[in-house]
Amino acid sequence: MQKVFRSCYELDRRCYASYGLTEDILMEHAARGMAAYIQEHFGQGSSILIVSGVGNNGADGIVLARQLHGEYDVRLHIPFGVRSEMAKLQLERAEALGVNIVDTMEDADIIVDAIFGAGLSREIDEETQFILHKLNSFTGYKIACDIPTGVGENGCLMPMAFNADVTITMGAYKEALYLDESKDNIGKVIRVDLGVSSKMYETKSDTYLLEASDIKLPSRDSLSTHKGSFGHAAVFCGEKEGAGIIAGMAASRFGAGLTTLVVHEKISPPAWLMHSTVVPSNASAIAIGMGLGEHFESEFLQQYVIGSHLPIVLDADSFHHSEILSVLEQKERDIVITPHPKEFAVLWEHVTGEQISVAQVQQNRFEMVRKFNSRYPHVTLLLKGANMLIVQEEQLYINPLGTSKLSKGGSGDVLSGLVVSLLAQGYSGIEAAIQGSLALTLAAQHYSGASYAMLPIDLIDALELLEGR
Ligand SMILES: NC(=O)C1=CN([C@@H]2O[C@H](COP(=O)(O)OP(=O)(O)OC[C@H]3O[C@@H](n4cnc5c(N)ncnc54)[C@H](OP(=O)(O)O)[C@@H]3O)[C@@H](O)[C@H]2O)[C@@H](O)CC1
Ligand SMILES: Nc1ncnc2c1ncn2[C@@H]1O[C@H](COP(=O)(O)OP(=O)(O)O)[C@@H](O)[C@H]1O
Repeated sequence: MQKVFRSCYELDRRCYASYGLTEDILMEHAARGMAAYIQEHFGQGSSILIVSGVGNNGADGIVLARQLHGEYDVRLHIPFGVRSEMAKLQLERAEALGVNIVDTMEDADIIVDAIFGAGLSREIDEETQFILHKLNSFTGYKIACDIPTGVGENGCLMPMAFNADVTITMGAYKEALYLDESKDNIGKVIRVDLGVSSKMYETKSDTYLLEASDIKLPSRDSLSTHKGSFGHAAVFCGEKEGAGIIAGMAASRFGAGLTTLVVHEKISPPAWLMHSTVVPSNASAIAIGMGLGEHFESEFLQQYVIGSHLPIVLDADSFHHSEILSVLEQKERDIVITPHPKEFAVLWEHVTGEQISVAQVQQNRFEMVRKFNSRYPHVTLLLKGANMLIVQEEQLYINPLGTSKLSKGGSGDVLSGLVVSLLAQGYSGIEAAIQGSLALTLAAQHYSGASYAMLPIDLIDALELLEGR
């Protein structure tokens, strides 16, 4: 798990004030990080086009050009001149060394975007858009310095943005790298240290980036167990019964000792799942909403869902159901809610009366989940998407490990099943959401078939391949 920050300017200032470092030292390390990546992945003599902007992002690019000059075929393009003091100083040094400064942009083995970084404060102009368009059309491997040009400070995309294969980010991970809409532009993210270790560079943060190594799989270490040792997941199966069945299968595969589908009428679930028209008396967690429709009457919901004390997952149709949503007010209960952006918009209107569009949710994902959390701090919210956001009690976790293989009906049902399974096994709401989302995304990574072909059952099968603590 890594810390994530909204901005690094304060962290840079701390390096100067507390550790006696200078901008020059930080910049040398920023460029060194990019150079090391290039040296590791590309042979000497490869051609590199570096496009540098007016500020310190551009200065990073100029330092990179200096560091690689002589070993690589470096071409430095500075379309708007330099403005920051550091950029001017770095340009003098690069010129003294004889770095090849070019007036035109030609394709190269490696294309480095150092036009704007953290200082991009307004829409880019047409000339910059033209440059980005041209850079994107090149075939070379694309590296963004700190953050791709055209990805705004809040992570939103401008009309044109650099399309990086890898973003090499300076000092610490930033929130702006994890908005869904810019995931394709940002590519892989690599962080480099700026002259001190990340432990010394970073301060406190309430936002974390989840990593594959954070997975903690349900434990079966003890030998003296029986099925009752691993909880009993009760999964409501509604009008579209397939959704509940998928969730039930995932719950059972992820370790729940017993799984019962709570049904309205007889269905044909897989042989190893039980079904019942009531929530079993020894159930230890409930999941409701997947394919629910209008199946269950108010009295039934009052008795088994709203009046229950059991940990609960609310998904899908729950967000259209004001009676079920009254659960959100229950502070003594572990509650995990798993809306996708459209469901979040519905939920938001329900809790605030304020209408928002899906686009507004997506452009303000961090802000929206934090706003929700300030109203319902005890509820664990998992906002689905290309980067899942999980929040409870002001602690926010980002899961960037998902893939577009998951973009298919049923993936979310698997997720609900994983979360209810963990709740049933005694995990807290926040742990169940974190571990359930990690398991979903890592299972998807394990699937080796064509990216378009994955089915929920493939995800469920891949659960047996996960390795972890
Ligand atoms: N300690 C450090 O400083 C370290 C910094 N590091 C590196 O520096 C980067 C941050 O540098 P930075 O703050 O100079 O910002 P940067 O992204 O170069 O752009 C600012 C310039 O762009 C301008 N501008 C903004 N928007 C514009 C627009 N739409 N269209 C046109 N112009 C626009 C803005 O102009 P102004 O708004 O002032 O008019 C200003 O002149 C950071 O990402 C990292 O790479 C690392 O080396 C580590 C140490
Ligand atoms: N492009 C993607 N990248 C990463 N994860 C994705 C992507 N598309 C979908 N997902 C994940 O797949 C799941 C889909 O859930 P949902 O849309 O609710 O499906 P369902 O049809 O099962 O209700 C979510 O967990 C979401 O985060």
